[in-house]
Amino acid sequence: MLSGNVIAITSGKGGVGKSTVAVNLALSLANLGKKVALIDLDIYGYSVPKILGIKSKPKTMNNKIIPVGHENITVMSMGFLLKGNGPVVWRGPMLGKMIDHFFDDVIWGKQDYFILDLPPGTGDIALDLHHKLPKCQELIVTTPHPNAVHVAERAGMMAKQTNHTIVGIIENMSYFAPPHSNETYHLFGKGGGQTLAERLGTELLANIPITNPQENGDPAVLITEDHQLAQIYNSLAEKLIQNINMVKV
Ligand SMILES: Nc1ncnc2c1ncn2[C@@H]1O[C@H](COP(=O)(O)OP(=O)(O)OP(=O)(O)O)[C@@H](O)[C@H]1O
Repeated sequence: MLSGNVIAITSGKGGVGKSTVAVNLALSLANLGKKVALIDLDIYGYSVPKILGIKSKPKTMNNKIIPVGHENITVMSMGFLLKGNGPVVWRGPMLGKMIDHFFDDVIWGKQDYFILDLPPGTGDIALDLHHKLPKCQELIVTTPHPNAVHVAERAGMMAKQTNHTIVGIIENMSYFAPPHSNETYHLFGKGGGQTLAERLGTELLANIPITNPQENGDPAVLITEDHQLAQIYNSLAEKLIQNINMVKV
């Protein structure tokens, strides 16, 4: 089993930026000196290897998997176990076995934080995880759009029903602020993250703006330290550490 604080990044809807947030948060925590492992549990829609640009595959030792070290974090993803970009066509029980495999057959060692990138919604993997990791804490990602908030609330309610602690809300794609302009555009509406936080009785930890993808695909915190997103993610990581320390599990 995993030895360390486990934080599941979850959402209701797909495409709200869960994987992007998981990767950047993991890197930010590591930049603050924490030992961090990132587990991509989005088995059907894994994207962490691509976001991080990881080309190498895990090695094995005594029938156990050695996860891939990248920058200053340790990573495992379904994408490492497949050849090419083929689809995963599995049913629920096989997914459960895969989660066991990722937790029990990988040499993780002790970590300060395990960041789990979950698939969207409240399906088999989320349910399995709730049973396998009762002390897991959850961070919910939404956009400001009312529809995204509405579905994210269900993910939050599932967390509560299974006694998982929600450590906070992240509002991604909050606004667009064009460079060299004082204007701010709220393309997907305004206030959704705060509304969700109030409904679930938790805190809005970050508003992350819409940015153009980096030409080289680098996630935000790998680019210059004074980049706007790097500061936002570092402050998010600091708040998260604080909130997790306050929660007794
Ligand atoms: N703040 C942002 N600004 C601009 N683009 C973003 C932002 N956050 C995420 N994206 C882009 O939106 C798309 C979806 O992001 P991502 O894959 O992280 O979402 P997800 O919630 O994990 O999706 P899925 O549920 O399909 O796994 C990606 O192309 C990503 O680069």
